[in-house]
Amino acid sequence: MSAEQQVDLVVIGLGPGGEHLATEAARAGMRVVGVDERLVGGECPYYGCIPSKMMIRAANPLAEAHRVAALAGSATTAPDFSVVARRIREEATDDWDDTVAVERLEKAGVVFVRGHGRLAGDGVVEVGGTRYVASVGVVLNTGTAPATPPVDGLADTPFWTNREALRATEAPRSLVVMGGGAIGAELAQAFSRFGTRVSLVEAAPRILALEEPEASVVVAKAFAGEGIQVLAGAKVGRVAHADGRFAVTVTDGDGTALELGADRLLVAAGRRPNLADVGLDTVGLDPAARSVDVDERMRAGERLWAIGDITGKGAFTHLSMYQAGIALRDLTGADGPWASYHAVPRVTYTDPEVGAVGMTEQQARDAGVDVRTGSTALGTSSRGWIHGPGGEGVVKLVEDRAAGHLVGATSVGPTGGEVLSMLATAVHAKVPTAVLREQVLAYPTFHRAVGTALADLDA
Ligand SMILES: Cc1cc2nc3c(=O)[nH]c(=O)nc-3n(C[C@H](O)[C@H](O)[C@H](O)COP(=O)(O)OP(=O)(O)OC[C@H]3O[C@@H](n4cnc5c(N)ncnc54)[C@H](O)[C@@H]3O)c2cc1C
Ligand SMILES: NC(=O)c1ccc[n+]([C@@H]2O[C@H](COP(=O)([O-])OP(=O)(O)OC[C@H]3O[C@@H](n4cnc5c(N)ncnc54)[C@H](O)[C@@H]3O)[C@@H](O)[C@H]2O)c1
Repeated sequence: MSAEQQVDLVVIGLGPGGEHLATEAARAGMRVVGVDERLVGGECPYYGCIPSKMMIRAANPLAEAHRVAALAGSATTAPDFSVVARRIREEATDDWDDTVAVERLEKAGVVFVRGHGRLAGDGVVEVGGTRYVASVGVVLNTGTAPATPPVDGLADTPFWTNREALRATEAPRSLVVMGGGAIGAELAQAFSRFGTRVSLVEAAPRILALEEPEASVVVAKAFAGEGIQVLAGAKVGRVAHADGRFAVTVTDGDGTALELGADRLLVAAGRRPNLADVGLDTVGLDPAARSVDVDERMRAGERLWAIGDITGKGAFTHLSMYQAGIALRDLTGADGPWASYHAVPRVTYTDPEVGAVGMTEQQARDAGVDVRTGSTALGTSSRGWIHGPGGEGVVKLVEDRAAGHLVGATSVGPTGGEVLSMLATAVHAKVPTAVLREQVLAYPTFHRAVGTALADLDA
C-alpha cells in the first residue's frame, strides 16, 4: 500500500522550464513537489547548452589565432583540451552534481523528490511508493534523451552521445559525427578546432537542414575550409568497434562507398521524448506519441500542463522557460498573454553563427504565404570585408508581401546570433517592412547588412 500526500502542484521533470515553474509556484505560496530522476536543471546545464557553449568558447580563439597570419603577423597555439574540460567539470556542472540546484529549489519552498514520476490519473502522480494528489494539477517537463538511429552494429559499440562528448577529458585524435543538426555541427567544429580529425555524416542533403539552404552552404564551406570532412546526403550502413577503433561504413551523396575509421563516434541524430513511461494512458493520452499536444495556456488535459521539448514546439531552453511562464500564469489564475510561436528565435553556435527566427522561405511557402525574399552576402558588406577571414555570412529576409512585414529571417556571420535580435523584434512585433527601411543603421556594423537585404526585397 503506497503512502498518499495531498499537495497543490507536482512538476515531473525539472528541466529549465520545470525548475523555474516549480520555484516560482512555491514562491507564490503553493505546496509544490518537484520530481526528477536525474539532475535538477535537466539537459541544458549538464549536457547541453552550457557545457557545449563553454567548449565552443574555448575552441574559437584557437581558430582566431589561425586568422592572425592574414591580418597581423603570426601566432602559435598549443591546444590543451584539459583546460576547458576542467572548466566544464568545475565551473559549469560541479562534476555533474546538482546539490546546489536542489538546495536552491528547497530554499524556495519546493519539496524535491529524486525518482521516476508517473501519472496515475488526473492530478495524481506516483513516485516510488508515494502517491501525490495535486489539487491544482501536474506539470510535465520530462524533456528528451539522445536517439539511437537503427544502424546495423551501432547499438553494440561504445559510441558517444552529447552526454559523453561533453564529459570528455581529452579531444580524440579522430571523430566521426553522425548527424549534422545543431548538436553535430557545433561539436564537430569545436573538437576539430582542438585538433581532432572530424568527419561529419549527415543523412539529409545538407547540414543544418532545418535552416535556410543559404545558411547550410556558408557553414559547410567554413567547415571544409577548416578541414572538417562533410558528407551530406550520406547513408551510414554499418558501425563496428574493435581494438579501440570505430569503423563506419558510409555511402556518400554521390553513391561512393567509404569506410571511415576513428577513435570516437558521436551520434547526434536527433532526440527521443521521455514520454514512454510517464503514465500518459492514465489520463487518456497516447503513450506512443512523440509530443504532448498543448493549447495556448500549455494545458494538455484535466489539471495537466506540459512544457519544454515534449510539446514539439522547438527544443530550446528559451522556449521551455517561455512556456513555463505561461503555464505558471494559467495555474495561478493570472492573465495571458498566452503562447505564440510565430517568432521563435534559434541560434546554432557554429562559427559563423546561424541565427534564425520565424519561418524559412520554404516553410512560409508551404503555409501559403505570398512570399518575397531579400538577401545579401555578409562578405560584401563594409564590416564583412573589413573583418576579412571569418567574416563570411548571409542575411536573408522572408516577407509576407501582402501583409508587408517579415515572417522569417536568418542571419549568418561572426555575430549571427546577436544580429538576429533586431530581426526577431521585427518578426515578433510585425514591424512593417516600410518602417524597417526608415531605420538608420550604424556604420560599419554587421547588422547594417539587414538594410541591404531589405533593399533586395524590391530587386
Ligand atoms: C548538446 C546540446 C546543446 C544544446 N544547446 C542549446 C542551446 O545552445 N540553446 C538552447 O536554447 N537549447 C539548447 N539545447 C536544447 C536544450 O538543452 C533543451 O531544449 C532544454 O534542456 C529544455 O528541455 P526541457 O525543459 O524540455 O527538459 P530537459 O532539459 O530535457 O530536462 C528534462 C528533465 O526531466 C527529467 N525526467 C524525465 N522523465 C522523468 C520522469 N518520468 N520522472 C522524473 N524525472 C524525469 C530528466 O531527468 C531531466 O532532468 C541543447 C541540447 C543539447 C543536447
Ligand atoms: N544552439 C542550439 O540552440 C542547440 C544546440 C544543440 C541542440 N539544440 C536542440 O537539440 C535538438 C536536438 O539536436 P540534434 O542535432 O540531435 O537533432 P536535429 O534533429 O537537429 O539533427 C539531427 C540530424 O541527424 C540527422 N540524422 C538522423 N539519422 C541519421 C543517420 N542515421 N545518419 C546520419 N544522419 C542522421 C538528421 O537528418 C538531422 O539532420 C535540436 O532540435 C535543437 O533544437 C539546440
